[in-house]
Amino acid sequence: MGKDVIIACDFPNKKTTLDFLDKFTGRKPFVKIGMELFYAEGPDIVREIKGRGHQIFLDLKLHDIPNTVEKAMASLSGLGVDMTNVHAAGTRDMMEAALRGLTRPDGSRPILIAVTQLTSTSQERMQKELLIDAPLPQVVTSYAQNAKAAGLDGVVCSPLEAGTIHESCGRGFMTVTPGIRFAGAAADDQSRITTPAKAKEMGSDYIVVGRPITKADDPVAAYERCLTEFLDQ
Ligand SMILES: O=C(O)c1cc(=O)[nH]c(=O)n1[C@@H]1O[C@H](COP(=O)(O)O)[C@@H](O)[C@H]1O
Repeated sequence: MGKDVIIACDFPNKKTTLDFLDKFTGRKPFVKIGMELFYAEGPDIVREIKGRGHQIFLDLKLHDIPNTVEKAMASLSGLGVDMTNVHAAGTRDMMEAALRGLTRPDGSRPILIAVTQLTSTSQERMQKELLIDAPLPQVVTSYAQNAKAAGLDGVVCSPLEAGTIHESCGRGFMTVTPGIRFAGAAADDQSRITTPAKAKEMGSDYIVVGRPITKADDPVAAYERCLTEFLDQ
């Protein structure tokens, strides 16, 4: 797995998604399938997009008791996705259970990463609403260390935290970073954001980009701008 741009296909149904992907003639971007699309279309949408040759990050952010997460991951393990996730706040026993559930009988499994603090969460809200007093980068790093101890491959975090996480968990521990906006663009509901160029500087392994591409007048050009800024391509 190398560095790449992952497009968040946050669409309501299969038709809109496939029409969108058809715009990328001859290219097969790495795509993320999240709750909106998966809940609407079920596992078939994963098979369909995989069959078209895309790598897939299935983003369902599991967070439940260990037994439930283990069984849910076992159900997902046969889908052929390349990457999937849980919430680190489920604690280490839940993450270990997720890993067990995801591992196929032959020992293979998709990449498993843990969401630290959502990129829509600010320091202020975390403190006031979640009653977590430590500085946000420290919380995120501590969750990352916990995910690493559980045997996971990396975390979802803001690019702003990627450097600190690599320092503490090692360069090989993956940082998958949403919260990406082009310079000067609206943050929408995101809080901890930066540009693809800055994400590169800060050491992100993968950037996850939704609306800046999906809502662009020219999504292919917006995707190419991400590749240029993040990968020098
Ligand atoms: O796990 C994720 O992918 C995720 C974690 C997180 O902390 N923040 C976050 O925005 N995401 C996802 O990344 C995508 C970001 O979308 P945009 O804000 O439209 O670029 C959405 O599909 C979110 O569900």
